[in-house]
Amino acid sequence: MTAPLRGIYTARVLLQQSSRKTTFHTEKFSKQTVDESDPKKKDREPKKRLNRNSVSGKQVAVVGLLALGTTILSLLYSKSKPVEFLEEDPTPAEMTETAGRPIFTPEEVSVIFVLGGPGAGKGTQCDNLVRDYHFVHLSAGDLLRAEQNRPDSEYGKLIKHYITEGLIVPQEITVKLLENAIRDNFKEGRTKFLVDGFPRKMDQAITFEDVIVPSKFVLFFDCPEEVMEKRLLERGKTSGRADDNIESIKKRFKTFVETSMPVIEYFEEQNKVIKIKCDKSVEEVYNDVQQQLKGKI
Ligand SMILES: Nc1ncnc2c1ncn2[C@@H]1O[C@H](COP(=O)(O)OP(=O)(O)OP(=O)(O)O)[C@@H](O)[C@H]1O
Ligand SMILES: O=c1ccn([C@@H]2O[C@H](COP(=O)(O)O)[C@@H](O)[C@H]2O)c(=O)[nH]1
Repeated sequence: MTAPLRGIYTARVLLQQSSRKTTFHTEKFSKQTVDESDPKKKDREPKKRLNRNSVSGKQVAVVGLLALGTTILSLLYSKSKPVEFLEEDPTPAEMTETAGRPIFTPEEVSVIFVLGGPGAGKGTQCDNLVRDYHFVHLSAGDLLRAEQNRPDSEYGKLIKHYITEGLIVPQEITVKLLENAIRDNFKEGRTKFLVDGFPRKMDQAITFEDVIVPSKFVLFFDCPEEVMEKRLLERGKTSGRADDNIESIKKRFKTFVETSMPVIEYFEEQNKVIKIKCDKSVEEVYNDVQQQLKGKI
């Protein structure tokens, strides 16, 4: 939200003297929780929410001063925001660019989702595919870490918290980062993408396919937890990653089972999943990948 808007918004909220949370349903999103004080929503229904006759002059003066103060503070502390649409807290439906249609058609842009537990070997196999088939590799985790480390990022602390806790960063951030990356590559004529480590949660899967482009299929690297744990602990000796330690690894496994497996099941129901067993050597796994992808890429 822009600073002046934030001031007006604060004034309105104070006049309302209540800030409630509500749950609504949309056609495509099973359940979303939003703050009713969303300024967009309020703009649509100004009369219902702002009864000017019931406000005394003194109240107006106090509110006016508070609004002015908030505006000045917001202007002072505002930072650059590459993840632009977060400014006005849109609902996912409002992220849609082209009258309910995704930005790209599957003919223009081909996206393969690469999923699997933490440490299953997704990144390693993506590197092989990039080398041999010239995909663009977009790792959602890498994009989030880059945003976390960008000096002016407003979301750095938030991302760090979610990653260390093994939780899924709110979809608005990740989807926007992916959208930006896909747009940039598309402008340069690159149209084949491996989207690695995404979608990790149902809302992300639905939003991405609604807003950006429907995926072609899903490459799922299936690996036992004990193998992944061993690989991650080994990687942690040199990776410098804040989540390659046993506490974070356990949390990431829990999130994978509870939140990300349902996404794989969702795509399995659509017959879009290619499953690769990956408790074997890198070369053996890659051989299976190539066999399975024959004629599909
Ligand atoms: N088939 C394999 N056999 C042995 N080690 C492997 C294999 N595949 C990957 N590794 C190693 O395991 C570690 C994790 O692999 P990688 O980073 O590719 O996994 P990932 O699924 O992308 O992990 P994350 O989701 O945490 O980013 C790396 O150190 C990698 O070198
Ligand atoms: O869509 C996503 C992808 C990743 N995250 C967070 O990042 C870490 C690390 O991801 P890797 O794929 O292992 O690099 C993951 O545990 C999540 O915390 C996310 O929130 N959303």
